[in-house]
Amino acid sequence: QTGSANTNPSDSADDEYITNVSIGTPAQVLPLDFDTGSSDLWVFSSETPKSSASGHVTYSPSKSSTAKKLSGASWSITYGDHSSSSGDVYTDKVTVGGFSVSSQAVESATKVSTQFVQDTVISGLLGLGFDVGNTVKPRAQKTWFSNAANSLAQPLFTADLKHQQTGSYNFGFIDTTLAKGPIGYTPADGSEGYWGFTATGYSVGGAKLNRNSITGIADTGTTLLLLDDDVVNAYYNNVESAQYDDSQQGVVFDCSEDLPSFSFGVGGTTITIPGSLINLTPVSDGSSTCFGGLQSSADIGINIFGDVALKAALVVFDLGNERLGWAQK
Ligand SMILES: Cc1c(C=O)c(-c2nnc3c4c(C[n+]5cc6c(C)n(C)c(C)c6c(Cl)n5)n(C)c(C)c4cnn23)c(C)n1C
Repeated sequence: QTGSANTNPSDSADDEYITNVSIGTPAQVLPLDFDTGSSDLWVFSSETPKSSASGHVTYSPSKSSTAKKLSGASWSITYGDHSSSSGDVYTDKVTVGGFSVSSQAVESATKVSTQFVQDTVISGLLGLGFDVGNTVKPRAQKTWFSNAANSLAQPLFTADLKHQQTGSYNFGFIDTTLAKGPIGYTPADGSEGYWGFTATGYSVGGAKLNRNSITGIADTGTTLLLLDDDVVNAYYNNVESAQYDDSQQGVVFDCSEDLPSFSFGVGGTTITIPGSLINLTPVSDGSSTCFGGLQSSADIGINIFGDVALKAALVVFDLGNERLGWAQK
């Protein structure tokens, strides 16, 4: 068995990607942000304060004949941008891309932070990280993919995110026609809940890869490519007008600049992010100053290959073999 779901950028900056998920009986369809950097499936619901839920599609367990309260269970999560949410837990049927898990933990939000209140295009997140990262207490719950894995043709999924176009999350199979180059595989470290891996080197503007390895995570829930300062500086030293903008909290440059590409080695292959994907978006509507898609990870303590990097590749999240595959698109 397999599943295949389309995913769409939420706005002109590809800030996040929206995938529709069916929950309950009859199906309640909610737009969720699939996040390989976390392991909770949580939703805006009938239990979310009305003022916070305004403008959001919500899940009502009372309207689902297959919903069951997970008695005594609660959850609470904080993300890298300091957004947060918390609540209680139901189990219900959850279908993604035509594949159903009959008893999935659906975490219902009784509290959501401002960022989520304002982000009305999504009704929650579907975590695709490792189960060890799930926040439900007293007993951690499995992710949708973890519950699905044993019934899928293969215990893996792929992410094919695109710039301003419809992409896909495929479950249980690899559609190699989505890639231009071979798939390079490298071990994945799931001990922290993330999909951790090591890139063997990097280069700017098509130069030969160096041998400076970069250890980080493949995170569909993070917009940017966040790397060490020495890498960020090596890149922006090639961009005439690049400068750090305090108010924007990042490197900005003239939107007219022809940005160099950024490449990294992984699993014996090379992934090249075209400069156009690193010219993310004007700092404000109509501005001729643009914000960089590559920014520093210095304050975070972990390197994050977010959507800016993932958009250049077909990425295979292979749970069965605890490995990550990357192929140039
Ligand atoms: C350590 C870390 C991150 C780790 O993940 C991270 C980050 N980066 N994108 C996102 C997130 C997103 C994606 N996301 C990013 C957005 C940006 C940059 N902007 C301007 C808007 C309007 C966004 C929306 Cl609606 N959505 N979402 C939905 C959530 C819950 C995120 C949590 N953190 N996050 C940041 C900024 N930092 C410092």
